[in-house]
Amino acid sequence: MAHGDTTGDFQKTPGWLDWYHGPTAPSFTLPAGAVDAHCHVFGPGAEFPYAPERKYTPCDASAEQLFALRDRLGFDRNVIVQATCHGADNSALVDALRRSDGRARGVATVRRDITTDQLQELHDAGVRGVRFNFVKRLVDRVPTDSLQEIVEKITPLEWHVVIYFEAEDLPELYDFFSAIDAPVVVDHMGRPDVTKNPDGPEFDLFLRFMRENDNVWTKVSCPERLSVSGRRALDGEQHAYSDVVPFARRVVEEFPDRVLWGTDWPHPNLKDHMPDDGLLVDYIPQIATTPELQQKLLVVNPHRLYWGESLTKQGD
Ligand SMILES: O=C(O)c1cc(C(=O)O)oc(=O)c1
Repeated sequence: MAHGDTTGDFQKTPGWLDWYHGPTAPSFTLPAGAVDAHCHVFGPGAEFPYAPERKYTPCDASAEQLFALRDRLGFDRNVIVQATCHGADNSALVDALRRSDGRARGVATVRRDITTDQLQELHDAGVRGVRFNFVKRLVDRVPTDSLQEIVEKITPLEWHVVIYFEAEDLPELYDFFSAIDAPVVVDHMGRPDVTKNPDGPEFDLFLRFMRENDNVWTKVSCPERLSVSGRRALDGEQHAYSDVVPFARRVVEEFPDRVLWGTDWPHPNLKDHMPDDGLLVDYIPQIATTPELQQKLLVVNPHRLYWGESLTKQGD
Protein backbone atom coordinates (compact mmCIF):
# COMPACT_ATOMS: atom_id res chain seq x y z
CA MET A 1 0.00 0.00 0.00
CA ALA A 2 1.49 3.34 -1.00
CA HIS A 3 1.99 6.23 1.35
CA GLY A 4 -1.25 8.00 2.20
CA ASP A 5 -3.72 5.29 1.20
CA THR A 6 -6.07 3.82 3.71
CA THR A 7 -9.58 2.52 3.90
CA GLY A 8 -12.31 3.36 6.36
CA ASP A 9 -14.77 6.11 6.96
CA PHE A 10 -12.57 9.01 8.01
CA GLN A 11 -13.73 10.93 4.96
CA LYS A 12 -17.16 11.28 6.49
CA THR A 13 -15.67 14.04 8.63
CA PRO A 14 -17.89 17.09 8.18
CA GLY A 15 -16.21 19.74 6.17
CA TRP A 16 -13.85 17.41 4.28
CA LEU A 17 -14.98 18.98 1.03
CA ASP A 18 -15.67 22.51 2.26
CA TRP A 19 -12.52 23.65 0.53
CA TYR A 20 -13.78 22.58 -2.91
CA HIS A 21 -14.23 26.12 -4.15
CA GLY A 22 -10.80 27.03 -2.91
CA PRO A 23 -7.87 25.02 -4.29
CA THR A 24 -4.89 27.15 -5.16
CA ALA A 25 -5.29 28.82 -8.55
CA PRO A 26 -2.72 27.00 -10.68
CA SER A 27 0.20 28.89 -12.21
CA PHE A 28 0.20 26.57 -15.21
CA THR A 29 -2.41 27.63 -17.77
CA LEU A 30 -4.12 24.60 -19.20
CA PRO A 31 -4.46 24.51 -23.00
CA ALA A 32 -7.88 25.25 -24.48
CA GLY A 33 -10.05 22.13 -24.47
CA ALA A 34 -8.13 20.42 -21.64
CA VAL A 35 -9.79 17.34 -20.15
CA ASP A 36 -9.61 16.17 -16.54
CA ALA A 37 -9.69 12.50 -17.56
CA HIS A 38 -9.97 10.88 -14.13
CA CYS A 39 -12.32 12.20 -11.48
CA HIS A 40 -15.29 10.89 -9.53
CA VAL A 41 -18.69 11.86 -8.18
CA PHE A 42 -19.82 10.38 -4.85
CA GLY A 43 -23.50 10.31 -4.02
CA PRO A 44 -24.90 12.43 -2.58
CA GLY A 45 -25.55 9.31 -0.50
CA ALA A 46 -29.13 10.29 0.35
CA GLU A 47 -29.99 10.29 -3.36
CA PHE A 48 -27.52 7.73 -4.70
CA PRO A 49 -26.72 5.28 -1.90
CA TYR A 50 -23.27 3.75 -1.64
CA ALA A 51 -22.86 0.05 -2.45
CA PRO A 52 -23.34 -2.37 0.46
CA GLU A 53 -20.12 -4.18 -0.55
CA ARG A 54 -17.98 -1.00 -0.53
CA LYS A 55 -14.63 -0.93 1.27
CA TYR A 56 -14.86 2.73 2.24
CA THR A 57 -17.52 5.37 2.65
CA PRO A 58 -16.45 8.59 0.98
CA CYS A 59 -17.57 12.13 1.56
CA ASP A 60 -20.41 13.14 -0.74
CA ALA A 61 -18.91 14.83 -3.80
CA SER A 62 -21.52 16.15 -6.18
CA ALA A 63 -21.54 16.91 -9.88
CA GLU A 64 -21.96 20.63 -9.07
CA GLN A 65 -18.81 20.56 -6.95
CA LEU A 66 -16.95 18.75 -9.71
CA PHE A 67 -18.04 21.21 -12.38
CA ALA A 68 -17.11 24.14 -10.13
CA LEU A 69 -13.64 22.64 -9.72
CA ARG A 70 -13.37 22.10 -13.48
CA ASP A 71 -14.08 25.77 -14.10
CA ARG A 72 -11.78 26.99 -11.36
CA LEU A 73 -8.80 24.96 -12.57
CA GLY A 74 -9.40 25.84 -16.23
CA PHE A 75 -10.44 22.44 -17.59
CA ASP A 76 -13.00 22.28 -20.36
CA ARG A 77 -14.27 18.74 -19.84
CA ASN A 78 -14.27 15.78 -17.46
CA VAL A 79 -14.10 12.01 -17.66
CA ILE A 80 -15.98 10.73 -14.62
CA VAL A 81 -14.89 7.29 -13.49
CA GLN A 82 -17.13 4.94 -11.50
CA ALA A 83 -15.55 4.34 -8.11
CA THR A 84 -15.75 1.10 -6.15
CA CYS A 85 -17.84 2.67 -3.37
CA HIS A 86 -20.76 2.80 -5.84
CA GLY A 87 -20.22 -0.79 -7.01
CA ALA A 88 -22.03 -1.48 -10.30
CA ASP A 89 -24.78 1.06 -9.66
CA ASN A 90 -23.91 3.80 -12.12
CA SER A 91 -26.84 6.13 -11.24
CA ALA A 92 -24.77 8.94 -9.73
CA LEU A 93 -22.39 8.79 -12.68
CA VAL A 94 -25.20 8.85 -15.25
CA ASP A 95 -26.91 11.72 -13.45
CA ALA A 96 -23.69 13.75 -13.54
CA LEU A 97 -23.14 12.98 -17.23
CA ARG A 98 -26.65 14.09 -18.10
CA ARG A 99 -26.11 17.37 -16.27
CA SER A 100 -22.79 18.11 -17.94
CA ASP A 101 -24.15 19.51 -21.23
CA GLY A 102 -22.00 17.05 -23.13
CA ARG A 103 -18.87 18.22 -21.34
CA ALA A 104 -18.36 14.93 -19.48
CA ARG A 105 -17.91 11.34 -20.54
CA GLY A 106 -18.02 8.37 -18.20
CA VAL A 107 -16.44 5.05 -17.37
CA ALA A 108 -18.91 2.63 -15.75
CA THR A 109 -18.67 -0.60 -13.80
CA VAL A 110 -21.03 -3.31 -15.04
CA ARG A 111 -21.82 -6.90 -14.18
CA ARG A 112 -21.59 -9.77 -16.64
CA ASP A 113 -25.40 -10.01 -16.98
CA ILE A 114 -25.79 -6.45 -18.31
CA THR A 115 -28.08 -6.34 -21.34
CA THR A 116 -27.55 -4.68 -24.71
CA ASP A 117 -30.31 -2.19 -23.92
CA GLN A 118 -28.72 -1.25 -20.60
CA LEU A 119 -25.37 -0.75 -22.30
CA GLN A 120 -27.00 1.42 -24.96
CA GLU A 121 -28.61 3.53 -22.24
CA LEU A 122 -25.20 4.07 -20.64
CA HIS A 123 -23.75 4.92 -24.04
CA ASP A 124 -26.47 7.49 -24.69
CA ALA A 125 -25.67 9.11 -21.34
CA GLY A 126 -22.01 9.43 -22.36
CA VAL A 127 -20.31 6.29 -21.06
CA ARG A 128 -17.40 5.15 -23.23
CA GLY A 129 -15.63 2.54 -21.11
CA VAL A 130 -15.92 -0.09 -18.38
CA ARG A 131 -13.67 -0.30 -15.35
CA PHE A 132 -12.24 -3.41 -13.71
CA ASN A 133 -10.57 -3.05 -10.36
CA PHE A 134 -7.77 -5.44 -9.39
CA VAL A 135 -6.59 -3.49 -6.32
CA LYS A 136 -7.24 -5.98 -3.56
CA ARG A 137 -7.93 -3.46 -0.79
CA LEU A 138 -10.84 -2.07 -2.88
CA VAL A 139 -12.72 -5.20 -3.95
CA ASP A 140 -13.66 -8.61 -2.53
CA ARG A 141 -12.73 -10.49 -5.68
CA VAL A 142 -10.68 -9.45 -8.66
CA PRO A 143 -12.83 -9.65 -11.81
CA THR A 144 -10.78 -11.99 -14.01
CA ASP A 145 -13.73 -14.29 -14.70
CA SER A 146 -16.17 -11.68 -16.03
CA LEU A 147 -13.80 -9.45 -17.95
CA GLN A 148 -13.70 -11.31 -21.26
CA GLU A 149 -17.46 -11.74 -21.35
CA ILE A 150 -18.03 -8.03 -20.75
CA VAL A 151 -15.39 -7.06 -23.33
CA GLU A 152 -17.33 -9.00 -25.94
CA LYS A 153 -20.49 -7.09 -25.04
CA ILE A 154 -18.89 -3.64 -25.26
CA THR A 155 -16.98 -4.24 -28.49
CA PRO A 156 -19.88 -3.20 -30.79
CA LEU A 157 -20.05 0.13 -28.94
CA GLU A 158 -16.30 0.70 -29.46
CA TRP A 159 -15.77 1.28 -25.75
CA HIS A 160 -12.51 0.69 -23.94
CA VAL A 161 -11.53 -1.13 -20.77
CA VAL A 162 -10.03 0.67 -17.77
CA ILE A 163 -7.97 -1.46 -15.39
CA TYR A 164 -6.63 -0.51 -11.97
CA PHE A 165 -3.94 -2.70 -10.39
CA GLU A 166 -0.81 -2.53 -8.25
CA ALA A 167 2.66 -2.91 -9.80
CA GLU A 168 3.42 -5.98 -7.69
CA ASP A 169 0.48 -7.80 -9.33
CA LEU A 170 1.44 -7.10 -12.94
CA PRO A 171 3.69 -10.18 -13.39
CA GLU A 172 0.77 -12.46 -12.56
CA LEU A 173 -1.75 -10.51 -14.64
CA TYR A 174 0.52 -9.66 -17.59
CA ASP A 175 -0.68 -12.35 -20.01
CA PHE A 176 -4.30 -11.92 -19.01
CA PHE A 177 -4.19 -8.16 -19.66
CA SER A 178 -2.21 -8.64 -22.89
CA ALA A 179 -5.02 -10.83 -24.26
CA ILE A 180 -7.64 -8.04 -24.06
CA ASP A 181 -8.64 -7.10 -27.61
CA ALA A 182 -10.28 -3.75 -26.82
CA PRO A 183 -8.33 -0.55 -26.11
CA VAL A 184 -7.10 -0.67 -22.50
CA VAL A 185 -6.43 2.28 -20.18
CA VAL A 186 -4.34 1.63 -17.07
CA ASP A 187 -5.15 3.81 -14.08
CA HIS A 188 -2.34 5.69 -12.38
CA MET A 189 0.54 4.03 -14.29
CA GLY A 190 -0.19 0.70 -12.63
CA ARG A 191 0.79 2.19 -9.26
CA PRO A 192 4.60 1.94 -9.35
CA ASP A 193 6.51 1.87 -6.09
CA VAL A 194 8.35 5.16 -6.54
CA THR A 195 10.96 4.26 -3.93
CA LYS A 196 12.28 1.86 -6.57
CA ASN A 197 14.42 2.83 -9.53
CA PRO A 198 12.42 4.18 -12.50
CA ASP A 199 14.96 2.33 -14.68
CA GLY A 200 14.65 -0.86 -12.62
CA PRO A 201 12.91 -4.16 -13.44
CA GLU A 202 9.53 -3.42 -11.86
CA PHE A 203 8.75 -0.27 -13.84
CA ASP A 204 10.46 -1.76 -16.85
CA LEU A 205 7.81 -4.50 -16.88
CA PHE A 206 5.10 -1.85 -17.06
CA LEU A 207 6.91 -0.08 -19.92
CA ARG A 208 7.29 -3.42 -21.69
CA PHE A 209 3.56 -4.04 -21.25
CA MET A 210 2.86 -0.76 -23.06
CA ARG A 211 5.50 -1.41 -25.74
CA GLU A 212 4.23 -4.90 -26.54
CA ASN A 213 0.56 -3.91 -26.54
CA ASP A 214 -0.12 -0.85 -28.64
CA ASN A 215 -3.79 -0.88 -27.58
CA VAL A 216 -2.70 0.04 -24.03
CA TRP A 217 -2.91 3.63 -22.78
CA THR A 218 -2.24 4.94 -19.29
CA LYS A 219 -3.18 7.78 -16.99
CA VAL A 220 -0.06 9.47 -15.64
CA SER A 221 -2.17 10.63 -12.71
CA CYS A 222 -2.14 10.41 -8.93
CA PRO A 223 1.31 11.64 -7.89
CA GLU A 224 -0.40 12.42 -4.57
CA ARG A 225 -1.13 8.70 -4.09
CA LEU A 226 2.18 7.37 -5.31
CA SER A 227 4.52 9.92 -3.75
CA VAL A 228 6.52 9.24 -0.64
CA SER A 229 8.01 12.72 -0.49
CA GLY A 230 4.48 14.13 -0.77
CA ARG A 231 3.83 17.79 -1.11
CA ARG A 232 7.17 18.61 0.46
CA ALA A 233 9.80 19.30 -2.12
CA LEU A 234 12.76 16.93 -1.86
CA ASP A 235 16.14 18.44 -1.05
CA GLY A 236 17.17 20.69 -3.87
CA GLU A 237 13.86 20.24 -5.71
CA GLN A 238 11.35 22.98 -6.14
CA HIS A 239 8.21 21.00 -6.80
CA ALA A 240 5.75 18.80 -4.97
CA TYR A 241 5.57 15.07 -5.66
CA SER A 242 8.98 15.22 -7.32
CA ASP A 243 9.73 11.55 -6.61
CA VAL A 244 6.96 10.53 -9.05
CA VAL A 245 8.18 12.79 -11.86
CA PRO A 246 10.82 10.45 -13.40
CA PHE A 247 8.24 7.68 -13.73
CA ALA A 248 5.51 9.80 -15.31
CA ARG A 249 7.91 11.71 -17.57
CA ARG A 250 9.33 8.47 -18.98
CA VAL A 251 5.85 7.30 -19.91
CA VAL A 252 4.79 10.63 -21.43
CA GLU A 253 7.97 10.82 -23.52
CA GLU A 254 7.87 7.24 -24.78
CA PHE A 255 4.10 7.01 -25.38
CA PRO A 256 2.95 10.60 -26.05
CA ASP A 257 -0.12 9.45 -28.00
CA ARG A 258 -1.38 7.01 -25.36
CA VAL A 259 -1.36 9.04 -22.14
CA LEU A 260 -4.11 10.83 -20.22
CA TRP A 261 -4.12 12.95 -17.07
CA GLY A 262 -6.70 13.55 -14.36
CA THR A 263 -6.99 15.11 -10.92
CA ASP A 264 -8.55 12.03 -9.23
CA TRP A 265 -10.81 14.50 -7.36
CA PRO A 266 -12.09 14.05 -4.66
CA HIS A 267 -9.14 11.79 -3.85
CA PRO A 268 -10.77 8.88 -2.02
CA ASN A 269 -8.75 7.03 0.60
CA LEU A 270 -6.04 9.61 1.14
CA LYS A 271 -5.65 9.95 4.86
CA ASP A 272 -2.76 12.27 5.48
CA HIS A 273 -3.66 15.33 3.46
CA MET A 274 -6.34 16.67 1.17
CA PRO A 275 -4.51 17.28 -2.10
CA ASP A 276 -4.63 20.77 -3.54
CA ASP A 277 -5.85 20.34 -7.10
CA GLY A 278 -4.20 23.59 -8.12
CA LEU A 279 -0.85 22.13 -7.05
CA LEU A 280 -1.63 18.99 -9.02
CA VAL A 281 -2.21 21.05 -12.17
CA ASP A 282 1.15 22.73 -11.58
CA TYR A 283 2.74 19.27 -11.58
CA ILE A 284 1.74 18.71 -15.24
CA PRO A 285 4.54 20.72 -16.91
CA GLN A 286 7.11 18.68 -14.95
CA ILE A 287 5.98 15.49 -16.64
CA ALA A 288 4.90 16.88 -20.01
CA THR A 289 7.67 19.34 -20.56
CA THR A 290 6.80 20.85 -23.96
CA PRO A 291 3.63 22.49 -25.30
CA GLU A 292 3.36 19.65 -27.84
CA LEU A 293 3.40 16.96 -25.14
CA GLN A 294 0.94 18.95 -23.01
CA GLN A 295 -1.42 19.34 -25.95
CA LYS A 296 -1.43 15.58 -26.58
CA LEU A 297 -1.78 14.65 -22.92
CA LEU A 298 -4.54 17.09 -22.04
CA VAL A 299 -6.42 17.71 -25.27
CA VAL A 300 -5.71 15.52 -28.30
CA ASN A 301 -5.61 12.11 -26.61
CA PRO A 302 -8.71 12.43 -24.38
CA HIS A 303 -10.74 14.01 -27.18
CA ARG A 304 -9.82 11.11 -29.45
CA LEU A 305 -10.66 8.41 -26.91
CA TYR A 306 -13.78 9.92 -25.35
CA TRP A 307 -15.33 12.23 -27.93
CA GLY A 308 -14.09 10.53 -31.10
CA GLU A 309 -12.62 13.85 -32.19
CA SER A 310 -9.35 13.96 -33.99
CA LEU A 311 -7.57 17.16 -33.04
CA THR A 312 -4.03 17.53 -34.20
CA LYS A 313 -2.71 20.93 -33.29
CA GLN A 314 -3.60 23.62 -30.83
CA GLY A 315 -6.21 25.82 -32.43
CA ASP A 316 -7.34 23.22 -34.98
O1 LIG B 1 -6.51 4.26 -4.79
C1 LIG B 1 -7.70 4.39 -4.47
O2 LIG B 1 -8.11 4.27 -3.29
C2 LIG B 1 -8.69 4.65 -5.52
C3 LIG B 1 -9.99 4.16 -5.35
C4 LIG B 1 -10.85 4.25 -6.38
C5 LIG B 1 -12.17 3.63 -6.34
O3 LIG B 1 -12.65 3.37 -5.23
O4 LIG B 1 -12.70 3.34 -7.40
O5 LIG B 1 -10.51 4.87 -7.55
C6 LIG B 1 -9.26 5.42 -7.71
O6 LIG B 1 -9.01 5.95 -8.80
C7 LIG B 1 -8.34 5.30 -6.68
